[in-house]
Amino acid sequence: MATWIDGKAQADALRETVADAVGRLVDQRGLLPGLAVILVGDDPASQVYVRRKGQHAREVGMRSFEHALPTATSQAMLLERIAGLNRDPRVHGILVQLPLPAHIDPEAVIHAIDPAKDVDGFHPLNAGALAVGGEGLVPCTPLGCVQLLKSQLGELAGQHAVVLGRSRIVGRPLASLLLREDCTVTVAHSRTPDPATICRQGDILVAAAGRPGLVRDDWVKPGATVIDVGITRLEDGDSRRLVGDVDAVSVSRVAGALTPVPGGVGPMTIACLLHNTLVAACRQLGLPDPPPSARAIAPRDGLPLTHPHG
Ligand SMILES: Nc1nc2c(c(=O)[nH]1)N[C@@H](CN(C=O)c1ccc(C(=O)N[C@@H](CCC(=O)O)C(=O)O)cc1)CN2
Ligand SMILES: [Mg+2]
Repeated sequence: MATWIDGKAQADALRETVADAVGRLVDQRGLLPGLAVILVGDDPASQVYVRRKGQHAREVGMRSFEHALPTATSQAMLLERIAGLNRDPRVHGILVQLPLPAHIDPEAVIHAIDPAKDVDGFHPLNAGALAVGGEGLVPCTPLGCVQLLKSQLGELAGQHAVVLGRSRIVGRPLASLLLREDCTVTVAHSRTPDPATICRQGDILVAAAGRPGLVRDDWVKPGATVIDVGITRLEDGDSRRLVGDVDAVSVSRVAGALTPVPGGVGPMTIACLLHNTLVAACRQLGLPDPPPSARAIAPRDGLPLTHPHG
C-alpha cells in the first residue's frame, strides 16, 4: 500500500514559514507585503478559493485587497482595475481568478498584469523565464507539486518524471520545473497514443489531465510517486464529492506514495501563492529572495489505510 503525501500538512508548514518571514519584514523593515485578488462573476468554486486566498494572506500577516466584480464587468473595466493595482505601491502581488466569464479574453488580462506582480506566474515573461531557466515567478500549482515530491523523495535528479497534461497552468510549467530539478521529463497528453505505457515508465507520475479517475493501477510503475492534480466536483443527487485524475483505490495498491484529493496539491497551491507574494514583495523592495521551501516534513511512515482527509 502507498504512503499518503499530506498536502495539507505541507501547506500549513509553508504558510508558517511565510508568516515568519513576513513578521521579520514588518518588524525589521516596516514593510508589509500586499496581495490583490480579483474575482469576476459568481462561480461558487472560485468564490471559495478567492475567499481562502484572502483569509490565508491575512493569517500570514499580509495585507489583502479583494476585488469582487460583477459578471457583466467589461474587459476594459477589468484592465483598468489591473492598471490601478500595477501602480499601487501597497500591492506586491496581483492575481485574477480563472476561469473568467466568456466575454473576457484571459490572454489580454494576463498580459496586463505587471510581470513583477504576477504571482500566478502566467505572464509570458514569467513563463518564458521558467522555460529558459531564468528567475521569474513560478506558477503555484507546479511549485506545490515539486515541493510535495521533494518532501517525499528528497533529491529529484535523475528520476524519470511523466507529466500527464500540457496545460499552461500546470503541465507545461511543471515540465520546465522538473527539468530544472534534473529529472528526465516526458509529457503525455490527450493526443498521446497509449498513454498508459508512457505513464508506467515514470518513477514520478503527475496526473494533470482534468479527467476524473483516468489513471488506474495499470498506468503506474510499482513504487512510483504519484501526484494527483485533478480536482473534479461530482454531484450525484444530494451527494457531492471531489475526485482526482487518479483512481486512488487501485493506484494506492501499486504506487509507493500518492497525494489525496482533497488534501493534496490543492492546499499547496494557495500556500505557494503566499510564498510567491513574499518573493515578489522582496524583489520589488530590493531584498534577497526568502528561502524556497518550508521546513522539511518527513514523509509519514506507516500506511494509513483510510484517506487522510475523508
Ligand atoms: N488565477 C488562478 N486561477 C486558478 C488557479 C490558479 O492557480 N490561479 N487554480 C485553480 C483554482 N485554485 C486556485 O485558484 C485552487 C483550486 C483548489 C484548491 C484547493 O485547496 N482544493 C482543495 C479542495 C477544496 C474544495 O473543497 O473545493 C483540495 O484539493 O484539498 C485551491 C486552489 C483554477 N483557477
Ligand atoms: Mg491534455
